[in-house]
Amino acid sequence: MNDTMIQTTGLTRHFTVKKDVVEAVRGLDLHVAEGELVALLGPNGAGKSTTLRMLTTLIPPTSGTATVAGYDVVARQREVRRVIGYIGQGNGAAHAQRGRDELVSQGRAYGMSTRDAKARADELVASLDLAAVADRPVSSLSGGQKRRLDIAMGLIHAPRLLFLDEPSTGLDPQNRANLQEHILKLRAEHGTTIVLTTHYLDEADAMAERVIVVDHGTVIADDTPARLKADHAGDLITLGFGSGGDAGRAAARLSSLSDATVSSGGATVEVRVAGGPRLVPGILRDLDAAGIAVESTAVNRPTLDDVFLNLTGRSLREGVVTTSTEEVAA
Ligand SMILES: Nc1ncnc2c1ncn2[C@@H]1O[C@H](COP(=O)(O)OP(=O)(O)OP(=O)(O)O)[C@@H](O)[C@H]1O
Repeated sequence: MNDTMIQTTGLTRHFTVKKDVVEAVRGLDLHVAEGELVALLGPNGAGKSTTLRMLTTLIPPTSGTATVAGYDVVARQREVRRVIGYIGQGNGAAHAQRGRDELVSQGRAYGMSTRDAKARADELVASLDLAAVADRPVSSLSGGQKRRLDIAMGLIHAPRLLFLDEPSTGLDPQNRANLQEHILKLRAEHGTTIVLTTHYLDEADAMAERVIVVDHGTVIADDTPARLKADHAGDLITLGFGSGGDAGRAAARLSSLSDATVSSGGATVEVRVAGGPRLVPGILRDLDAAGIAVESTAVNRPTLDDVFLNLTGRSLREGVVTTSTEEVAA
């Protein structure tokens, strides 16, 4: 199964706020194949939700084109909507209706017969572990349960493509892990193509086969998490010495390592290089032979945040709040 599910070319969306133009998405070129699980990762304000809103036909692009399952998102909105499920950022709804009834109503709204909607609701209640709570009013469910119900709602009409906008924002770590497990299980059972947005680095790393890093409305990297880390970050070897002099001498020797970035400060030397754990014994032998005593060693594997830092000079963690505040003020 390698058909194209999403294709965008030069996808662009501007918003005019008073007289200022906000370029939320700038010339985005994306390709997602049927069956893929892709994460759009980027700081607040990067343009992730705006991209999803265009792909789900909620807002039209300013320019550029996008197709979903071969249908143009502007000219063939109805066909696009039939193919997709969209679960927006936490709706916080407090319904008096029971979860199971909500699901059936949603299925009916998609044109399913009551019988089919009920059968599908039962199936989703079972696979999303909602059996114990499906007959309670939605308003009484916990955050994690509500989020799983949201996902069931988005899946009721068995879409081929599911968009999840920040699926686990607002959930505690345990509920996040649980939700991730359910999403992966659904994916395995139904082969649904999934595009999710997140600014949780570990979520993108753990779930996605492909991570598309978006910043200021454009794609800055697009690959598997493993390759992104290998290509853009490398491991971080930190060596501690007894004095700044030793650290300086060690840094000078280590600068001959190929494809490595060496920096030193105080009595510490940091080496950013691929395959760190395999290089450490050789480095220690070399420094020992040169009469430089190493007092401590640590090797840290890279994270997607290191990738982002390397690509933009900013940390995704720090950027999460700052970027959005600056842009809203602009
Ligand atoms: N309706 C709108 N009117 C004006 N500006 C908007 C509108 N929607 C989004 N923007 C702006 O467009 C930019 C991209 O926003 P968007 O919501 O797509 O980012 P995001 O990556 O999804 O962020 P988050 O992680 O916070 O959801 C931001 O600067 C935002 O302020």
